[in-house]
Amino acid sequence: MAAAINTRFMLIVLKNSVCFTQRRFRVKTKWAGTRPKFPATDLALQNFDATYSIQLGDLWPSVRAAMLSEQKYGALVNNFSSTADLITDFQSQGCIDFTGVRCSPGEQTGSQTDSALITTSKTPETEPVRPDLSSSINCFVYPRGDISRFKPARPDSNGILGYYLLDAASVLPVLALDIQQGHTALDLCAAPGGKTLALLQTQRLRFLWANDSSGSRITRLHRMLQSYIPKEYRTEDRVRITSLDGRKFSEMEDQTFDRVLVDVPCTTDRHSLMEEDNNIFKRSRTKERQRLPLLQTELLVAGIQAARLGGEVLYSTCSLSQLQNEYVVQQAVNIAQEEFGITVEIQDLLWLTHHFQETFHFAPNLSVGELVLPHLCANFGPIYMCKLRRVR
Ligand SMILES: C[S@@+](CC[C@H](N)C(=O)[O-])C[C@H]1O[C@@H](n2cnc3c(N)ncnc32)[C@H](O)[C@@H]1O
Repeated sequence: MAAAINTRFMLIVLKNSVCFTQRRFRVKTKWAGTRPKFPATDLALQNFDATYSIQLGDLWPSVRAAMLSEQKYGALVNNFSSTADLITDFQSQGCIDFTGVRCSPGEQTGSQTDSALITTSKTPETEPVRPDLSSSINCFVYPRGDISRFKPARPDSNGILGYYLLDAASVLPVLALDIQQGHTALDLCAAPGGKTLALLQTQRLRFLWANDSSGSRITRLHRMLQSYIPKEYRTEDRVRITSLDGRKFSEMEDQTFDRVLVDVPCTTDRHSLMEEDNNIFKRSRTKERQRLPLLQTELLVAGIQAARLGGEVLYSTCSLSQLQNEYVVQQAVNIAQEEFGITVEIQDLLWLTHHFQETFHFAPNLSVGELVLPHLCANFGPIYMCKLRRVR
């Protein structure tokens, strides 16, 4: 069995490297006349080679190979559809619910179960804080080294889709937020809505405000919610959707939330290596790219302001960049303190890395937050996340 997986894995790696070579070759032959002189994907790779080889050192060649290979997806189960057959089907294909706690369809778990607590030989000396993962968020993945693809989701008899495909690592920021019964939450940069949907899967939120400054992306979010959430669960008093500049959120609304997700625009590293369309490394977008850390800091400060005292904020990106990750968090914490007199504490996410180390590769020794590193055997991420708690 293990040998078969290994052989299959080697074939997949070879196929991927051939695919990548072919991709570049095809682009050259087919589009020779119209191909940009400096493809943004090449500019992105040059930039990453220069910065990430220093930042990640010996880890960079392996992360680089993974990011240039086919990404792995997860299937986020939609608890608002009939999922019984679906789960049996995933299990028969050898898929694993990586969250480790799975509910029966429609069931809401009330307390933490022991299955949420995996102990392995890598257990740290001090037991990490126990997470509450009994939140009905269930996401299936193919096992390590298996890059089979999920089929597109099909609607159930009520027209509701059974699962949503996304980078499985992007469920982690939502799990880290630890949504509790009756909470209110703000998703400041929500579109196209993968994490909004994961937040709703908890079935614990009293109110969710999903915002995104982009009108066209908010339209996508609306469409997604229509396909996944029955009407009665997305009434205005439960789910509010706006298209506002998140930086101005605190000026516009006298609202505070138990939980705030700040999933900011970033260099979307994987996309930037693979797609010319909408690529932030295009020369015409240089200034926009350089301004990202400032925009990210402003959005995080706005998110901190929107949290109630004792409330928690989760900052996340899909970039490896220290400048967009740790530095932004440190800047925002300082600005919140110095300009607004708000004190936040950075929360330890050791429990999360410990719990999910069988599924994801985490970067070692970050100054603040945690980072999922892409790896050929588990090709998820990059996803950076850092959790903050407003204490004053
Ligand atoms: C990484 S994406 C969010 C992905 C989303 N959370 C999900 O899981 O599907 C970042 C989003 O930030 C939005 N954005 C950019 N600038 C913004 C701003 N000033 N205020 C609010 N949203 C903004 C973009 O339109 C984009 O949809």
